Amino acid sequence: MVWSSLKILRRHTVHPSTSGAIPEAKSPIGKAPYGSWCTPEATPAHNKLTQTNSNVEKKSQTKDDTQQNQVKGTLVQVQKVRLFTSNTPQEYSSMNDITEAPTELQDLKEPKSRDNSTKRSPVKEPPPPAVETPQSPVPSSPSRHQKCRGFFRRLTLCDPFAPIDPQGRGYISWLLLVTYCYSYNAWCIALRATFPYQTPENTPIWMAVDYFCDLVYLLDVGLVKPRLMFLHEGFWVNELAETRKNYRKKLQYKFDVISLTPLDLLYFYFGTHMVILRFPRLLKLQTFWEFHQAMDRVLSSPYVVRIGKTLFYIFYLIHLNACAYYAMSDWIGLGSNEWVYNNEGNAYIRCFYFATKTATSIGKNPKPENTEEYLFMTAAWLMGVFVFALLIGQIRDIIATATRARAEYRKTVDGCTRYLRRLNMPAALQRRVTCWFNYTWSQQRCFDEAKILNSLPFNMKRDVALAVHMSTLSKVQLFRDCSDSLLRDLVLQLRPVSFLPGDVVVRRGDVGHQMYIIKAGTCYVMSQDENEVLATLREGSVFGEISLLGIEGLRRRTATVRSRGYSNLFALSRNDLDAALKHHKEAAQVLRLRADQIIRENAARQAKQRIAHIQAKKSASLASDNASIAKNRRLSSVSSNDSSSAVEGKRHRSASALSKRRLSAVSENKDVKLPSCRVSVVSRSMAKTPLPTIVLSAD
Ligand SMILES: Nc1ncnc2c1ncn2[C@@H]1O[C@@H]2COP(=O)(O)O[C@H]2[C@H]1O
Repeated sequence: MVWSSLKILRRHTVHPSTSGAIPEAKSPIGKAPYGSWCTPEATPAHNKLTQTNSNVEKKSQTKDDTQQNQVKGTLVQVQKVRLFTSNTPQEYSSMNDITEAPTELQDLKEPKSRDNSTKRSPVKEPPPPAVETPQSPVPSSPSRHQKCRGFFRRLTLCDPFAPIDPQGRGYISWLLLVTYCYSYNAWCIALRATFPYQTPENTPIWMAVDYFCDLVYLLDVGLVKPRLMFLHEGFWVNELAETRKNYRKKLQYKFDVISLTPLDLLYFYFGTHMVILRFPRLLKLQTFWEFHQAMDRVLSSPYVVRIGKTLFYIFYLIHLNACAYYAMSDWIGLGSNEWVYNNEGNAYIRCFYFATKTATSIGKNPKPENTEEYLFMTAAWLMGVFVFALLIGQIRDIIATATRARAEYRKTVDGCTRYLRRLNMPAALQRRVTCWFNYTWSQQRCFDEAKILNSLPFNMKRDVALAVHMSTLSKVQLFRDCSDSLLRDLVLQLRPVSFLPGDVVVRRGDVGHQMYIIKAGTCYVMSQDENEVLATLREGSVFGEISLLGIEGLRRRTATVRSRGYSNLFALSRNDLDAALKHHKEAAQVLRLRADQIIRENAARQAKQRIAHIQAKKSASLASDNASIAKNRRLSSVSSNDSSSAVEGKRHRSASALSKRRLSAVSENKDVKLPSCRVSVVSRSMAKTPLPTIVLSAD
């Protein structure tokens, strides 16, 4: 089964570079990079997992399920093929020029149907057709292993028959080299043409660097640019004849060719000091822009590149101004008047200082003395007023754009805090609100994700959302048990919400409007009296669904759920859930079964509690009965003691009367016949009296 799955995947290879070979495997829970477009590993079909953190979700699986999951797991492992490798495809020449790829996520069910055909001919199989994707190949950060391979693949730039990925690292590195060469030409041609920095001694060094740059230009125009893949109607064209034709059609090609005009041959006539003959090299400005555009796309902080480019323009203009000032001073005569450069100190630094001063300030500059000097100063000031103001304004805009999100966040927080203060809300509540804002910002860096995604086309928006939330959604049992399309249908409806420690997410008895999926954090399902934790729900757990399912008698929340610490949840509204369940009956079934299980568990628990309660009551009443019986007995024994003591007293009195009578008889010398006496000791235990009693009984 596993073997056949592997074979299926060979048919589903998505990048020409991987065709015919089993692509490398990745971790099943590949967290998609946030900054990149959706890749196949970030899609639900490729993230079928077999584990859950929730203690509520079913643990037992049938044997068939396990086998199925194993196969799916293998598929997941093998389908981790990067759509957007930054590397040059190896087998392009043998492939279709324009190849098509699905923009949608590959469903696992599709390969299953093809599985039959592969079973029929398991040994010999024609190589699978290569499929290429039309998406923007923004490279996501490669693993260490990929980085090593990337280094070697960068060498494919040297392969004259391999097409080049315009978004690949290799090409961007090449653009960096060309940009260096361009910048060298831009700065040094003007510098050497005006300042006396090129001397006969150092001319060979200057020329060596010049011709190295020319070689880079030549390679760029002759070898690299003609092999650059391009998008045609959404598909990458990689055939060399086509890519060459495409480059030659562009205006950039014309400028690139003109930039290589070998005017330096005139050195033989004018001499090597005529560096200005190299000025055509400055026409390769498009490559300079292209490099910055590529960096803008690739870097996570593009405004750094934008500011860098604007600063380059500013310094370059001052540099040109400095060169012009020196050239003019030289032409008028160094130190010949107050305005010109006086030939003291470092010429370039002095002139650069003068140019900066004139470009950024008006007044307090050396007064021009002749017409040329007046013209120069006027031009310098105008440049300062218009060009510099423009460039500095541009920098301000870039910084404002970069910090706009934070500024808006601050505005929202301040507005809300002001509102609460005006309403005289308790300080604790205000603190909670501020805390929520801080936490949400630290987690999401925005308050409304949907607003950001709304600028994208629907499918792309969905793929981005899937990629961003895949690590959580792949843990949700519901999505694993149901078809992949359920996740695709629901992913855009999920609204991220945050809760603070101890917050009530749903309260028992309330009407339910939303169900929740835990993205991060822990929630407790509380017992009726909120003294006991019935269940602990963790990442990937679903709750709050019972009251949304419309089960008779269970239309209100069956339990209170609290957030343990900070928690990030996805909320799904009743309407969205209903709409999804209408088309996914199996999902409704899964939810009902789960609800049924929870309801039964809760009922069993409640019944147990009730029985325990009744038993406790019974035993308590039994104990009180016993106590009252014992009390009664004691009381009765005490009363019997009283009566016996009365008898005793009587007997005692009669005895004493008898003895009195005998004594008086004795004293009167009368003969008295005493009755015979029987003396017995009544034990304490028998009589239940505190002291042993002597009972005298007259026979
Ligand atoms: N014993 C339990 N174990 C796990 N989750 C529960 C339990 N009882 C209730 N819940 C969840 O808590 C939610 C409260 O709101 P609902 O009744 O809509 O849906 C409920 C279930 O999702």
